[in-house]
Amino acid sequence: MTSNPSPNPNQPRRNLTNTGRDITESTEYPPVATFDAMNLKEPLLHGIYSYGFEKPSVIQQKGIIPIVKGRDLVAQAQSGTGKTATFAISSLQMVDPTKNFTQVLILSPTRELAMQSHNVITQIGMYIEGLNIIRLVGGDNVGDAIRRLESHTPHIVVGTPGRINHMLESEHLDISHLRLFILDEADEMLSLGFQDAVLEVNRRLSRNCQTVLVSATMPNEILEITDRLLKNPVRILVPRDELTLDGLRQFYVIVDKEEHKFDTLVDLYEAISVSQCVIFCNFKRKVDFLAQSLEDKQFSVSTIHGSMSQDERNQIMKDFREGNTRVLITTDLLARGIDVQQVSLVLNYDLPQDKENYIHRIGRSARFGRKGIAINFVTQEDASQLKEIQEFYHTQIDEMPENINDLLKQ
Ligand SMILES: Nc1ncnc2c1ncn2[C@@H]1O[C@H](COP(=O)(O)OP(=O)(O)OP(=O)(O)O)[C@@H](O)[C@H]1O
Repeated sequence: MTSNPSPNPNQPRRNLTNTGRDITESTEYPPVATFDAMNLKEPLLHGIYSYGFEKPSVIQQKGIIPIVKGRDLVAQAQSGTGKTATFAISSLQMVDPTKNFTQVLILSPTRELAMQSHNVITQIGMYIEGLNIIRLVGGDNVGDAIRRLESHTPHIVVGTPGRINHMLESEHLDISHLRLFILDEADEMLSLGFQDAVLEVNRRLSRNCQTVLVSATMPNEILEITDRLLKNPVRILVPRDELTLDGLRQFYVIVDKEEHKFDTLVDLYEAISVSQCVIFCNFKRKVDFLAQSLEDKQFSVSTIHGSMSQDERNQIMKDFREGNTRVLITTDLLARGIDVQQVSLVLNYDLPQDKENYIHRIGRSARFGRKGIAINFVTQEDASQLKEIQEFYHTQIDEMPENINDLLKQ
């Protein structure tokens, strides 16, 4: 088991927002150092230990109790530090399977992430008798989803906003008695692309429903609008300069121009196939183009992006999770939340278009205290953007050394 990844669990954090409001971390609930001391129900505790967890991570020590005690919560913690289990354990503790209505709804921005969270919560909750957990995600067969909803009312629903709203509108799902509403990757869910769909769900909640917002990044403009969604929330915050992970080394490679990226990647190929690696491009067609170019050189790669069929996406994720494939080329579809512990290298073939996704992308490696490496390809035009990222997060990105292969083998 790895050590607890985040420093100073007792230290309150401050965050000065755009309007100069000083939003500070709450100190009402002291961290609880063991799962035993959290007063959780026995079958849940059994599930946690069977899942392999021995001790709660910092965000779990701080975040589970306020939720269970009925508070709204903003839970920010570095990537890969156990936020999923924070909301999974809280949900499982709060749900009462003897009551026949939907009590918890978890929304995620991508199908892959919703499926992953559904798996985690199902496994940790496996000893709780009579519990019905369902996933409702785009791409799954609608008829099957309706049949499952009609045969059992789910106690916990994990899904993506489009499919959830579809089931709400058709009245196959009723969240009027919901007790807990969780927005995973909350800053993404409250950004323009998703905001309307999320507010549509939110509109159906009763006044008594608790809301929990979870993410590694909480930009100030999002923190400010949380007041509209949350009632006197407990806040767990991380200052920007503590967001990058200690076990993650970041490098850049200067490529004079776009056309040189491919040759640089080919030179690096031995290194990137040493372990599992995710390569990020900014566009789907570039993902396909890059994969084709690598395959033409007899390199083995897999790809995933939003224009592929869901069956194909599911198979690609399964193969990657099981280690059958090692190099996965993708878009920001996989930037957030995806947890594959063996990923030790993230390569930004293109720098991400927003600063938040830089943190999320590189956080696909160095999960839960493991070591990882991020490599950024930087053209002349990108140089200022890389500098901005370094300054924004007060982090160091070094020129990639010659011995990168050795670093990856460590
Ligand atoms: N208490 C624990 N003990 C051991 N391992 C844990 C514990 N909590 C979480 N983990 C493991 O740590 C890994 C990362 O957890 P998780 O995916 O919840 O991170 P996260 O904070 O949600 O990350 P992201 O910001 O990328 O979404 C997972 O493989 C999970 O099983």
